[in-house]
Amino acid sequence: MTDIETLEQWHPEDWKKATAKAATLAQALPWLKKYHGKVIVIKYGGNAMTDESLKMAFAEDIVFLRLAGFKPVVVHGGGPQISAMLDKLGIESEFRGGLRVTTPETMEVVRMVLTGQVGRELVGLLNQHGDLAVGLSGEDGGLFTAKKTLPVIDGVATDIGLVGEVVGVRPEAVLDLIDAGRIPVVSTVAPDVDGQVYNVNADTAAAALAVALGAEKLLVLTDVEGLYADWPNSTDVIGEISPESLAEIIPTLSTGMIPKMTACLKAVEEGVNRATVIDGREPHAVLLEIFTDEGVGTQVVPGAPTRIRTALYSTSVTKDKK
Ligand SMILES: Nc1ncnc2c1ncn2[C@@H]1O[C@H](COP(=O)(O)OP(=O)(O)O)[C@@H](O)[C@H]1O
Ligand SMILES: CC(=O)N[C@@H](CCC(=O)OP(=O)(O)O)C(=O)O
Repeated sequence: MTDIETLEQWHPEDWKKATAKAATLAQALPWLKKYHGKVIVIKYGGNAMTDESLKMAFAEDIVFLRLAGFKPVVVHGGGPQISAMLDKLGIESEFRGGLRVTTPETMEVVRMVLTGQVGRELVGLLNQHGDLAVGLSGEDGGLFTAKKTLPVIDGVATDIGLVGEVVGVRPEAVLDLIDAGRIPVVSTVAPDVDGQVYNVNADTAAAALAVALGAEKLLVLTDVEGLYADWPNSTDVIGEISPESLAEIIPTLSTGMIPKMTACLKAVEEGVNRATVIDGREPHAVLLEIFTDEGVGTQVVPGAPTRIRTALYSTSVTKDKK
């Protein structure tokens, strides 16, 4: 008994923090049980990707989910990044009904930025935590088949160029990656049956993939607290809404919220249990949504009454970006 050393005693504050951490971890148990082995499709919008520390926090959340036994699949957007590149190249672009009017020249830039830039960067960030992420696009392994879409704008079916909707999903390539323990990171360009590549809104593609994978949940990160009840006049957020009530208000929505809420509606109508729009400007927004009861953002849930809450934080409602 000659080698006995006295260990340093916990500092009371450190002890308090350590016990609080243990309590937080223990509280996560119901959600760990609920989502263990379940597929969660997370759509990461370009507008929530502007800040480096937020991107790193997002990557940590996704790796955390994977290591906790969930099966996260990331579908990313990149609208602002595409716009920045188009600006740099002096190519004009406009949005109609929340979708980018896409010429063949614009399409080249969309493909280059989504698959070659935004997707690569996300894979890089995720892989700082252990080489789990693999990037692919709708062109890989026949993942998506697209068809030209003619969105109804002001009551008229309108040709906006090479913009597609997903008409077929072959999820095998994504399932192979999930089965191998990987985190698939999907960019949303997609060919039609003749090989013509289309620009597909990332919300739309995420919903189609969530349905095809039989996902438990579709989580959509954007740059607002959720769906505002009376945008842009107030910051009251719709906390919960049923698919039926959402279908009624979609025609009154504007800009990027049209494809986003249409995607959530489609996902829930076609079998995903819940689709939630959350604020990607909040660090660790994904963990916050998944591991709390109170609920954040706007949840589309079958049978839910419409519930409205005041905004959590008083950001001003920004004007139309599209
Ligand atoms: N009712 C609404 N509630 C919230 N945001 C709305 C609403 N109507 C329009 N918007 C706009 O939609 C934007 C989100 O869509 P979008 O710009 O496509 O985001 P992302 O790049 O994340 O897909 C918001 O930043 C806001 O400007
Ligand atoms: C047809 C269409 O509008 N496609 C989008 C694709 C990227 C996207 O959806 O990005 P966000 O999720 O960041 O909005 C675009 O060109 O901007």
